[in-house]
Amino acid sequence: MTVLEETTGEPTGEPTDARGRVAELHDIRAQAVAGPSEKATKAQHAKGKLTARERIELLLDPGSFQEVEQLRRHRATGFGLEAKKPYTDGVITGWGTVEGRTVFVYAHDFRIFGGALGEAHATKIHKIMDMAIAAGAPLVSLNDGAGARIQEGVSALAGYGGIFQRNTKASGVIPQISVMLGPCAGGAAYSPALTDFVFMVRETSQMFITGPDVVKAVTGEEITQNGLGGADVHAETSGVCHFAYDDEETCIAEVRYLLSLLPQNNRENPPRTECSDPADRRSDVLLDLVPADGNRPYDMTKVIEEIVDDGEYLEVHERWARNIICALARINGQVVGIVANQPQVLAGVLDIEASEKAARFVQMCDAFNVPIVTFLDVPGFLPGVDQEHGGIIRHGAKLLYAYCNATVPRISLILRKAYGGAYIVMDSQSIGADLTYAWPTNEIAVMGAEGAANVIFRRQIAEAEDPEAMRARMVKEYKSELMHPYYAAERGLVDDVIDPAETREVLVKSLAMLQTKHADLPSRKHGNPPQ
Ligand SMILES: CC(C)(COP(=O)(O)OP(=O)(O)OC[C@H]1O[C@@H](n2cnc3c(N)ncnc32)[C@H](O)[C@@H]1OP(=O)(O)O)[C@@H](O)C(=O)NCCC(=O)NCCSC(=O)CC(=O)O
Repeated sequence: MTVLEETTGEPTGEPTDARGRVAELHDIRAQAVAGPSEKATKAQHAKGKLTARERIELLLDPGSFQEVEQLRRHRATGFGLEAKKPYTDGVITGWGTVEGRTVFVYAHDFRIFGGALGEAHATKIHKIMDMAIAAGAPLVSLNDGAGARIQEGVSALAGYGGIFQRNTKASGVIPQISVMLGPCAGGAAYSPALTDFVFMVRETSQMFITGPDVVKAVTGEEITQNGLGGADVHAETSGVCHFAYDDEETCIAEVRYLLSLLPQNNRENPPRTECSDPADRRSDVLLDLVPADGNRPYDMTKVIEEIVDDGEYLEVHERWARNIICALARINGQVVGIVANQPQVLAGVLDIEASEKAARFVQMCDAFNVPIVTFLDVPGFLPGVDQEHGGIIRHGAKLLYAYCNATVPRISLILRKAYGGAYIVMDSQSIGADLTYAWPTNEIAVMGAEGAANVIFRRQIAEAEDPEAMRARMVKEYKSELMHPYYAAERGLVDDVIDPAETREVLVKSLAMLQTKHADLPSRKHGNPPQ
């Protein structure tokens, strides 16, 4: 049922004195702010969703919102559109502050044409995106829209093109955050994919290129909206969404937290805060958290918690490719991006998804001047036909490219295993890490001792009277020759072997020294990274 007729009243132009005109303005504004009807608002709430204005209130500092083009209306005709011309045209745009810093926002109003995007609606979004780029401030979109406004045909589609073009222009210039708060189909799903971070809410938000009905018609598969493109699917399986929450309030609060860790634009550093956690705090517990035996798993998040300020960090893509951790945290008040292997999931191996996840994160950190701290405990790339046929070479190269291309301060720390190509890829000194440290438990090598002995001593082992005894001897020999913790330090391939308990202090000093780092890449239009 339609609820828009109630908002189509034209201004009368009757009042002649200034006070009368101001009163009329307030009437019109009240109408625009109220939206189509009480019934439509109730319907929105009944779905467990907030209205666009309620969302903006949660996102921005109280009283800071300044709306732009509140009185905009579409000029489309046909399909009864002449009689449905609500103010805002179904999207609320403007700016405000988050913790005192300017943030631009647009929010679809699902109560108007299901939040679907028409020409005027799109032009409002274009304007606010241009303003955000010009002002050098983050852009947050609060998405709750049904895609292209069907009645407006190709004009609506062209409106999307303008958004995508601006998303791409803004990429790496201002942080762009997409918050998915309703069904987002077709065109409404592409723009978020171009932005830096995608947030979703379980049960109420979905993203798909084509909905369940089209899927059924084309492939015969039957699936629900949430099964096809709900928050859990995109947080765990597709990797389309970076953060998933149970309710809108928590989701929007976390958007504010993320913004507090990001700079306004690529010319600024992330905001520094006062830190009460001592810079030289020793962490003797690290020795208990990380077993010296390289085959024993442990939870790397505990290591991160122990080292960063107050144990606080924000994990990005927490539930996708869990064998690698990407997180934003502070060390002595300075924001850092942490990339760490997770030995308790797939032994912390690098596979296709882990490579993609970490590559995008490293790229984001580099774009927004976030120093990168890498914790290594990696047995290598995951072998297997699926991985090879899936293009592990191409995907692994994305991570390699991202690190090699990063000019922000880069510090790597080898906790235990660092084998083969995976060691090189994960910000080794040879690909440009500014500082590389290792714990005395490090095992840097081309591969594990067992594998190495099987290759280079194959003949001796095969010809031995007791092959198993020979294999054990060769493994021992390889370990003592090539895998002792000081092998890399003796060759200057790590800058120091440190006491794990002193990790935080070493990182604090290193980050302070690298604060003024400046590095230029050769002049070029842009690189040609593997895709
Ligand atoms: C988004 C929905 C799942 C929401 O379902 P709900 O049951 O919650 O709500 P609903 O169906 O009653 O819709 C609420 C109101 O929005 C209107 N409405 C919904 N979708 C619309 C659209 N795309 N254009 C114009 N109006 C639209 C409905 O007519 C209704 O109006 P009223 O309140 O007046 O009755 C569904 O509406 C839907 O599937 N819409 C079509 C989505 C779609 O195909 N979009 C085009 C994508 S193509 C695209 O974007 C380009 C591409 O990639 O190809």
